[in-house]
Amino acid sequence: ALPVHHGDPFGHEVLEDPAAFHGELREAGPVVHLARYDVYAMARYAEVHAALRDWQSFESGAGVGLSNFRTEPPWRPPSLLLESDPPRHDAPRRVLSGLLAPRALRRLREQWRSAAADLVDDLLARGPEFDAVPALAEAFPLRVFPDAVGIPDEGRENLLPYGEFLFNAFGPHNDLVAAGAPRAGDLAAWVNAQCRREVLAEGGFGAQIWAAADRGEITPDQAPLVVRSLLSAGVDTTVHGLGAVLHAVATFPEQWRRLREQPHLARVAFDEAVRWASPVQTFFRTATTDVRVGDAVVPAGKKILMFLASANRDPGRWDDPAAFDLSRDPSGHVGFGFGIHQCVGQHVARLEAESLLTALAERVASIEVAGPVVRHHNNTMRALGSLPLRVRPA
Ligand code: HEM
Ligand SMILES: O=C(O)c1ccc(C2CC2)cc1
Repeated sequence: ALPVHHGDPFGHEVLEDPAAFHGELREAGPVVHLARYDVYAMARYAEVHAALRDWQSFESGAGVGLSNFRTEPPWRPPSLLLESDPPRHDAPRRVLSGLLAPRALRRLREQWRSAAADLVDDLLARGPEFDAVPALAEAFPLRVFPDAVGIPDEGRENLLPYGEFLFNAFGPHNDLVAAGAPRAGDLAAWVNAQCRREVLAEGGFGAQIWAAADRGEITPDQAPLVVRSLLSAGVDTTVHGLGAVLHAVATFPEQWRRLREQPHLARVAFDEAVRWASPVQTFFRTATTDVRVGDAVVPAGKKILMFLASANRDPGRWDDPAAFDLSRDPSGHVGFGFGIHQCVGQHVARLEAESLLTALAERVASIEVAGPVVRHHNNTMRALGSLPLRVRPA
């Protein structure tokens, strides 16, 4: 009763444009055996949402990539959040939830708003045409987030390549992983060195994590790994999230007009962009028992591949799913996951997006795509390599 698909979700054809593949999986059934990798795919909203909620049947502790940590050694020590289940997951999660809560971020609002204003002013002074990927999507997170964590200036250019390799490493050992493998050890060593107490600036998220260890909320051994989680999850994701919302407003100019008329829509715009593009496309879980899904059974120990991007465009859950529409209520999207592992940094991401979109909405009357939009392939991320834009100043 289990449908099978022989396609490759990590091949360049699907990575370039996954919509058709997602549609075939949704139509095939609630769960589909991907013969190429011997994993079980869920592509419908209902099953993805249910699997994300059911952490007991679908665990993270064996890794959230194709590799099963129970049978092969992970390339880096497992994350205490992403790659852990309760009870080990609980204390690190509680610490980050507190540090990254909306009220804890209020102190950053003003400085991030003015950083965004300066970045946009400098950019527009250089002319109406630019590539938004380096100029905005990469530049803004790198201008505000490493400082918020409190890492030194030296070596920050390692952050994006580290994340690029990390997100590729959740997939199979294909050409994308092979291309990054030579630098992986050095990048991981540099990231680990940024998690040491003595290099982290006072008042930053990193120092606050060490202070939580001093209070006994986590152990001193856990502190550097929790800092590592921020450096792993907190950069490439927002780069591709900002790329997605800029791509969306340039592709749907009537939505940009709405945003300019109603600037409070900036937060909804970002969540609708995260649903529309799903910067994090997929994640795995591992079945802890023989798990019944529909009238099929996923055998214990098998990996389940959850297609977040497909769930976020499931016509059974969303009207006109391919439209970027600010009149839609995007809440319930699974672009930040759901359940106990739901993105603990989502409020940081939203504040970055609100800061940048507000600065742009005040200064730019219209935005249009001014050249070929080039995708950047990654085993896990939906990413743009280039987004040429032309803007008309307000
Ligand atoms: C657009 C930006 C972002 C997207 C799309 C995103 C997406 C996600 C998703 C889908 C998960 C769930 C993973 C799973 O269920 O296995 C997650 C978890 C996580 N995210 Fe985000 N994220 C973003 C930004 C951030 C930022 C800025 C930070 C840090 C400041 C962050 C830190 C984390 C951490 C630590 C986890 C693991 C939580 C846990 O396992 O309890 N993320 N994120
Ligand atoms: O804890 C980590 O290292 C971690 C790495 C990557 C992510 C992706 C989902 C955003 C989340 C957490």
